Amino acid sequence: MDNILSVKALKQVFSKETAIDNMNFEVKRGEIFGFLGPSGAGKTTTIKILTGQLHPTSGSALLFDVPSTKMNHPKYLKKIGVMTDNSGLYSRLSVYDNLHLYCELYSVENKRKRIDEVLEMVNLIDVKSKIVSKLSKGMLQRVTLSRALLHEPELLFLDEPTSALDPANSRHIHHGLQELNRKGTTIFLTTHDMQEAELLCDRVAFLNNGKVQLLDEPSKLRRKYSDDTLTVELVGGERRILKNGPEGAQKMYEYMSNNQVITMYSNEPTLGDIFVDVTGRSLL
Ligand SMILES: Nc1ncnc2c1ncn2[C@@H]1O[C@H](COP(=O)(O)OP(=O)(O)OP(=O)(O)O)[C@@H](O)[C@H]1O
Repeated sequence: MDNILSVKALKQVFSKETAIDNMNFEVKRGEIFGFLGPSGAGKTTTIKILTGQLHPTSGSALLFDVPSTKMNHPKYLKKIGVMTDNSGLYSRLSVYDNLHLYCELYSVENKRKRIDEVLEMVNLIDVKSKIVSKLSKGMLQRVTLSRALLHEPELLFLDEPTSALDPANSRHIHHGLQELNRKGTTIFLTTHDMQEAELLCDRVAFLNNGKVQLLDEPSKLRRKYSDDTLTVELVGGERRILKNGPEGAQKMYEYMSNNQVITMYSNEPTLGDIFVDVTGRSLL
């Protein structure tokens, strides 16, 4: 798989504060890449640099082999979609009119059909005629997402796309993003939500104090940081922790032979546990 995005020695200093510090990573074409970190870790700043909204203090980011600083050129703008907190929607216009304006800006063909498609994807077809200022926070977040999808970008940047959504709408969006990714869109996603990251991401980067501290596939990270044990719950409620190996197997054999086992489960750490282990900080 080739790289759609490549970040080298990236640094961003705001007055005296270093928000991004010697950051290096690559995103492969076709993957969902999770960028995980607590508040203030530098996620939004990174997205701003990658999408050409901010020029870095030093270092470089290449998207499609082109420097990020050129991303606001119309030729490249069409290749990327960006969804951040800052909705940029016209509050006095309807959802449809907002999306239509954006379609014109990006020369989207079959505008009506495409607007319906993206609104279906975010479960908002019913509020098409509603004025944006009358939308709830979660609805606004979903309209912002639908707008980022309108022109079918190759690379989609999503800054905490489900932070204001209820579980049902989050699920709907997750399915939509998986479908989009299956059709070939590369997704760069920031989130605090470890379940979202586990569900969606092919690889995740852990960001702390402006640096990538760990980067790998979620399943590989869980295995690497596993203590190789499982917990067995026995009749009577007692719990035993068994280590992988002959001794653990012997114990398990005894429990099972005596019909003592109610349930058992792996003690693999979650991504949240691993983050705390590696950075000494919680993600929230
Ligand atoms: N324009 C700015 N001027 C000065 N400092 C800034 C500016 N933008 C961001 N920062 C600082 O850079 C650091 C990283 O901020 P950033 O918004 O990238 O974090 P984040 O990981 O996106 O956080 P959150 O999850 O809360 O959105 C923070 O300490 C923030 O205060």
